[in-house]
Amino acid sequence: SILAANGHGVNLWVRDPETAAAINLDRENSRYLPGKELPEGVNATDSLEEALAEASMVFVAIPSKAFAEVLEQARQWVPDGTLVISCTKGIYADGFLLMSELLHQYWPHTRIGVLSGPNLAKEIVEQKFTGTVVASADDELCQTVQEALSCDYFRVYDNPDIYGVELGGALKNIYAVASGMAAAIGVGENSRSFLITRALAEMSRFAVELGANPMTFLGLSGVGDLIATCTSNLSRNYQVGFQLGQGKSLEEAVEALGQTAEGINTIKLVADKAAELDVYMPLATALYQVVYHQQPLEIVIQQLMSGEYKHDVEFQSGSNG
Ligand SMILES: NC(=O)C1=CN([C@@H]2O[C@H](COP(=O)(O)OP(=O)(O)OC[C@H]3O[C@@H](n4cnc5c(N)ncnc54)[C@H](O)[C@@H]3O)[C@@H](O)[C@H]2O)C=CC1
Ligand SMILES: O=C(CO)COP(=O)(O)O
Repeated sequence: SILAANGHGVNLWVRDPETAAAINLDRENSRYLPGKELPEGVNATDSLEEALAEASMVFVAIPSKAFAEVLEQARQWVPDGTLVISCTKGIYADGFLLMSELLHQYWPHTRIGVLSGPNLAKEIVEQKFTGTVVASADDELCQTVQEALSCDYFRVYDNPDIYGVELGGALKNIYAVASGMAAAIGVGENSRSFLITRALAEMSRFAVELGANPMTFLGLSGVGDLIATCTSNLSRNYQVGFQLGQGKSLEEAVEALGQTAEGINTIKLVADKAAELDVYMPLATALYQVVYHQQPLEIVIQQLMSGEYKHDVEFQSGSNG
């Protein structure tokens, strides 16, 4: 919507031809954003060739599970040197890969960046003020995306730390699930800010172990998106957590949502990776026990509250771990 409103011709690829026709006719995507008008400049199509062949910039927002499969199908229609920006906030299980890494693997002939920040879709389409981050080592790509997407309600910042920005977007989903769960059992406001702050500590600790810059986590794609998704019931990850906290099974909670909640897979992938790398991630590990091994929430909370003493702030001189 923003690209079209900024005067760009936009092709939106959707799999189902009926949905494409309905979007073009009604200017609305009735399943995902009912009642929200899509600008005239958005042309929906079920043809990858039509969507991609003439594109100078491609924004990929396929759920992480299907990302690689769609890149493979689409490869032949993507011209050399196309700017490709991943908007997906997840991790690909096979090899623990981020989407930019899949892009390097499947579309090595393109220029790659990622977009991440506090960007709940429903608020963006309602034109509520927010900001985002475009991350890439390619300065020119960042500048092009800033120019293409900035408007009076959307500010676009840049960051060369692509891995940190992308990890921020993927990891915060874990804590949004935890925060939804905490809300369902009626914890207080102190508890919520305690959870969010310790979440930030452990997600940056994990990301640094994987080579990201801890400072990235102070930005919009780190703390910004963490706050948005841990405090809003517009977040699907938060919603799934809320349902789990109310006693629903994982299957029931995911089915009730009927949309993507990346955090559910990310919890497992990150808990396993943290164990493999020996990174201290008590919240992610505890959540994994609750969600995948039916550990009672009260017991897990008690264990978290009685863990060994730790420093408040890491990554400063004289304190570690
Ligand atoms: N919805 C939001 O507020 C935001 C979502 N994201 C990220 O964007 C990614 C996608 O999320 P949403 O669009 O919200 O998910 P969604 O579940 O609402 O929709 C995903 C879209 O991908 C399509 N899709 C699903 N499987 C597919 C496949 N195998 N091949 C092709 N298309 C397929 C669906 O039909 C749907 O159109 C996620 O990684 C999410 O974290 C990022 C920022 C905001
Ligand atoms: O990443 C998002 C907002 O920035 C969307 O969060 P959910 O996927 O939890 O809805």
